[in-house]
Amino acid sequence: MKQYLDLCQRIVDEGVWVENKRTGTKCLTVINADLEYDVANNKFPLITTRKSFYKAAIAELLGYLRGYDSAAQFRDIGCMTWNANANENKAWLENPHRRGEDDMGRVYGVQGRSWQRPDGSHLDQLKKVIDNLSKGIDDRGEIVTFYNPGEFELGCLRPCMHTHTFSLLGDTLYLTSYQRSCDVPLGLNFNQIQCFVLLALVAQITGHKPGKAYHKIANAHIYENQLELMRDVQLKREPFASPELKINPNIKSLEDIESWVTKDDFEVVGYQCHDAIKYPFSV
Ligand SMILES: Nc1nc(=O)c2c([nH]1)NC[C@@H]1CN(c3ccc(C(=O)N[C@@H](CCC(=O)O)C(=O)O)cc3)CN21
Ligand SMILES: O=c1ccn([C@H]2C[C@H](O)[C@@H](COP(=O)(O)O)O2)c(=O)[nH]1
Repeated sequence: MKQYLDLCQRIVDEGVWVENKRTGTKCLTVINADLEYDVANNKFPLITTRKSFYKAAIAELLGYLRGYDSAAQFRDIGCMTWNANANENKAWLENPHRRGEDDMGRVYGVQGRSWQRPDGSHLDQLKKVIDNLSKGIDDRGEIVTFYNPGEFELGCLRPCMHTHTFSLLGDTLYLTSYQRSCDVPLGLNFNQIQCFVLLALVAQITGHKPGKAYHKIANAHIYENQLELMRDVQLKREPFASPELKINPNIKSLEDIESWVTKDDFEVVGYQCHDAIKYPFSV
């Protein structure tokens, strides 16, 4: 929690205003943030200075791991976060590749599970990584990347947390995740949870101990219309201790994640938090 608050404070103190053409809302911005999460000791990095809707963040991650491409699929598993980008952004609504209501296009999980090769066949990046890690193999390229510049125009948004590298040291699994652009009040609340859960879950299904998750952010920002709430409300609150995360131990494979796992297979124990804060969302 301290590293999150330090980043928020750093943006307030040292941030530079940057215009943003896509949303029309300028952002107070810093470059480079390095966060880390102690998955080994189950210190779940949940924001405590406001109520975090962590189940939606976990559902969003499950949707990515399943390769979802529609906001309707995300809604069905308890995550509303893609409604606006799929249905309200002018540039995407006018894009001839958009296949109607709720279509997100070739974003995130589509790239992770079904990267198109030049010959038209598809590569399942996630399955390759899980298969290798399950056999104790780390080929120094256990990478799942959603970042496919050749297909940006086929999706509603370029992926933000776009690349996940898994590493094995003995029987301990590590994760390094890269994020190009981070909405610190809204997105980071979700992204911290997702880094932690991704490592915990992949360690569980591949039979390793989880170590640390390293989260590297290039552009970290607070939108102009979020600044007052962050500076004058959230940053004035005292944080509580981190809660723990319990994952259903019956989750044993990628097939389980694809077929029956839901957000309710994840339970947070000991979550004490301040009141919710509703931050504005820029589409
Ligand atoms: N401007 C912007 N910021 C983002 O963080 C973001 C995007 N766009 N577009 C793609 C995804 C969607 N994300 C989102 C979208 C909405 C919430 C949100 O409204 N969160 C609320 C409550 C969520 C709930 O009730 O389930 C929150 O208070 O955290 C969070 C992340 C993260 N990403
Ligand atoms: O997981 C996510 C997804 C998105 N965001 C934020 C970061 C930016 O504020 C917007 C994306 O805008 P771009 O113009 O494409 O950079 O969404 C996030 O923080 N986390």
